[in-house]
Amino acid sequence: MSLEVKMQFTQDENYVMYTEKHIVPYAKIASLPLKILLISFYQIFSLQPRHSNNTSNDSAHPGLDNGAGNDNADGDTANAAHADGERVWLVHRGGFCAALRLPQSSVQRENHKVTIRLLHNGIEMMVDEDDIEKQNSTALDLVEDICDLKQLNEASVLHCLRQRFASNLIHTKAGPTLLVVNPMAPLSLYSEKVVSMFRGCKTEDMPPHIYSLAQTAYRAMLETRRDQSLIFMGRSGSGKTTSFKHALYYLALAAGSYNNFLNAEKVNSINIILEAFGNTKTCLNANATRFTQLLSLDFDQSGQIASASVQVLLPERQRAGRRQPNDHSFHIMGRLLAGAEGLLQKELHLDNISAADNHPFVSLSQKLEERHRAAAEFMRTTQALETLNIEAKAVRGIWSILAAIYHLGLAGVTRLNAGPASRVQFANPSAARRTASLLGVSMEDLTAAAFNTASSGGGGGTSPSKSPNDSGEQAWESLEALAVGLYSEALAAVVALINKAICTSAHTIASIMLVDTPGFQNPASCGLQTGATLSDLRHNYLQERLQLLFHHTTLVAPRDRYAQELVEIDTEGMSETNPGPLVSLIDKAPQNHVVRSSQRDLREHDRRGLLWLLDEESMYPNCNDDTFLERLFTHYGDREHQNLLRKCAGPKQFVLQHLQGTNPVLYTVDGWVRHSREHPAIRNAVTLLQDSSRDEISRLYIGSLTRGAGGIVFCGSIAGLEGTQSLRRVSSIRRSFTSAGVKRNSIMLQVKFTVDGIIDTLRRTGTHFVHCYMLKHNAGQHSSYSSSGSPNAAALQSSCEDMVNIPLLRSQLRGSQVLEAARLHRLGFPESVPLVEFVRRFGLLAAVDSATAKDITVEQILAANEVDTATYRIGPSQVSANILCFHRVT
Ligand SMILES: Nc1ncnc2c1ncn2[C@@H]1O[C@H](COP(=O)(O)OP(=O)(O)OP(=O)(O)O)[C@@H](O)[C@H]1O
Repeated sequence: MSLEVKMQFTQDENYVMYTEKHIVPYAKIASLPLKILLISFYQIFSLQPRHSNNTSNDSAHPGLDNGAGNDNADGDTANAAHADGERVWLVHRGGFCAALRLPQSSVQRENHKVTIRLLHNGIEMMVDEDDIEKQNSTALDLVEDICDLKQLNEASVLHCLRQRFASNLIHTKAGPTLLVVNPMAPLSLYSEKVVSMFRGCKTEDMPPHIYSLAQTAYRAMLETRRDQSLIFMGRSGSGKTTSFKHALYYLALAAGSYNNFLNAEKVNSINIILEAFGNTKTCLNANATRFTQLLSLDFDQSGQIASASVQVLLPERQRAGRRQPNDHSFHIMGRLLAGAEGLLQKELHLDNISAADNHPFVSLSQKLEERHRAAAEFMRTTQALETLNIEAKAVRGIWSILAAIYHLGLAGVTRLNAGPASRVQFANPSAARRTASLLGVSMEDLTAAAFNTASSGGGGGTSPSKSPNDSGEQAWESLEALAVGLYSEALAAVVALINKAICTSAHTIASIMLVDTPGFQNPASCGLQTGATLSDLRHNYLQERLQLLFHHTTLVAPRDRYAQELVEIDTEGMSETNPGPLVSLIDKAPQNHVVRSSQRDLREHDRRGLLWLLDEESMYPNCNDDTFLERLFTHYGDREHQNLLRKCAGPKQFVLQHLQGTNPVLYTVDGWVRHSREHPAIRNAVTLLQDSSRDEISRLYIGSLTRGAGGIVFCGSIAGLEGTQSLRRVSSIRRSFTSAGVKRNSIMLQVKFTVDGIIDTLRRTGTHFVHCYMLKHNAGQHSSYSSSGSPNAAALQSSCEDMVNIPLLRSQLRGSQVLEAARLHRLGFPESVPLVEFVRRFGLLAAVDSATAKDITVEQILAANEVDTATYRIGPSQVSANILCFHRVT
């Protein structure tokens, strides 16, 4: 039997072509014959069989260049060399261009100058040595793994990504990390047929693809029985959700599920429903995700999916409230208004909706074509709910709540009388009556919940607020909070219904978690000068924490392991950035209880992060956005932090230098302190729904469907805490919701603790990172393209600048720290096996018989198989193997 599986990506319409002999399904691995054991040994340690042409090298890192520059021309470099000089990239602000490095005089050498000739126009110029980077041979233009680039420098990686994109190869490996560029066009890279090609394959046999990463995670989960996670990172519109969906589709199809309870159709339905309720249109993405999703697939002994669950965390609930003129509500609101027809339309009182787009909470498209599309999407959502066998009655309950939000917005607020006798009430009583009837509550209860938060308790009605201080604005805030609360509860119910449909009590051994988050937000990148909001800050904070996790996993942890295992690696010249300081500026917990500090006596341990400052400001009377900003600069306005936080000329504005300074974001502090407090009317929504006289609504909220045991779930902050199997395993998320911040109703601390919970959960898993990049600022707006032909072929003809915004791609590459991680990966010994495990697995290869196998040492096994000593290190507890083991010479 041969294990040889060759996959080639071609540029034809099929993209994938296999020349395979045999694929060994994983299930058979347990009973593999010795030959296969040998092959896996050779693959781990890159051993060439005894008489191969392996050229051993005493150096631990033969032939590798970390990109810092090496003047020795060897075979490959010679390939890249030109008769007149060496091929280099001239790196400049707008990108990079090809040039020839001409012979250097001694004076130039002393001054660190070089003369180059630009290839496109023949101009010769003298530039700083630092402005050029070595080129690779053109044979490496489409290399699948950037670790295989001989010159691993920034310009070469950018060139490689661009060349691959032009050939419709949007996936590239960076060691174990996957890079995906948003192709801004539908490619036929994903299908059942392609899934079948990846199923059962080993990592080293697969080309870069989101399916291959999912397959790697699946295989690792089966081999180690350790939970795995797929983490999607990148800017808003870079393609995270799209890749997330493809990975999920792959796992559902490739692994299969017990009794086919979670097939591709159901997975698709889950995505449709969650996108409808949690996505919206923004200037960066026509289908932007506005919640963090943790989808867990739980596998049984046989490797099939036996249960699944979804947790929805940190939804951008404010989007269900009042909106700015160009803001959009969650998709489902507009879709329901456009798509409800017949009896449902009548029942929800949606038969007479106004065409004007001036609703305070819901955005309505003025274009007929868009309304038709919204109606079609509504149909798709109802079909998806049917596919998951969600009860029609429960669905009617959800639609009623959403319609009630619409009518609540129409009901509006008005102020009666002036002076001490003034009071607020619904401006449009008939709309308010429709709201009450849809929610199954009395007008008195609705009014109390909307305007007099203290007395809403389900029971008797109270009159509208008569507080003399009650301004119209405060009444609107209260009404808005009720709408936000209702929407959060509807979302929680939907997630609970999905979980009910996919969660089983079957025994499972390990899980794969897929994490999708709202991408990094920078409104300036789509030309908006208004500044980023508090919601944007929350999303950006989560991206920073994920980046810190990546930094720790790929750069810190390997070095710690090398130190522990006494493995020496030469990291000289490898610069490294660290997301830690900015994360700390945002979330550093206070170490004592000094609340106010002057600049002079403020010491490091007195500093607390931005989220804590906001939390404190929201608790004290007379605090507002100005006092918050003042404190922020008291804590971080010094020279030490000026590379992280900058003041702005505009009022109430500041800039955070996100992602190691590669993505500065201008924030406008408008209503931040107010929004850091939980408005009591948000909680009134729960009470109203629980007390509803309409069975289809009240049964969604009574009992265990959406409330966790003990009812401690913070309203709408997390959905899916029904106690699924995977959640029981990942107790950190549950803990984060019983923490002090949640009990204090502090929205900012809740953000911090929720993100802590997510990171803690992921840290315990085997992590697989996907960095998604966008090649143009408007990449997320490309939702429909002609799928005929080869969409990116144009890239080959048009100028690079037109197709790929190199400075944009470069800042994403730098911000993601992928280059640093790739350099360390190929320089070090990334694969490791505990000594005992090694002997257990490979002892037979050196032992004369099975009796001696258990006494054999690691050294004996390696020596008996003539392993090049440069490719491994034996530490006190592990054998570490060099990346050269996997290096494929191109
Ligand atoms: N692999 C892909 N193939 C085809 N189109 C893609 C791909 N990735 C992204 N796109 C296009 O880009 C759009 C935006 O992608 P997506 O919604 O996945 O971005 P995102 O990173 O999840 O953004 P956000 O963080 O705002 O949710 C998609 O609607 C789709 O049109």
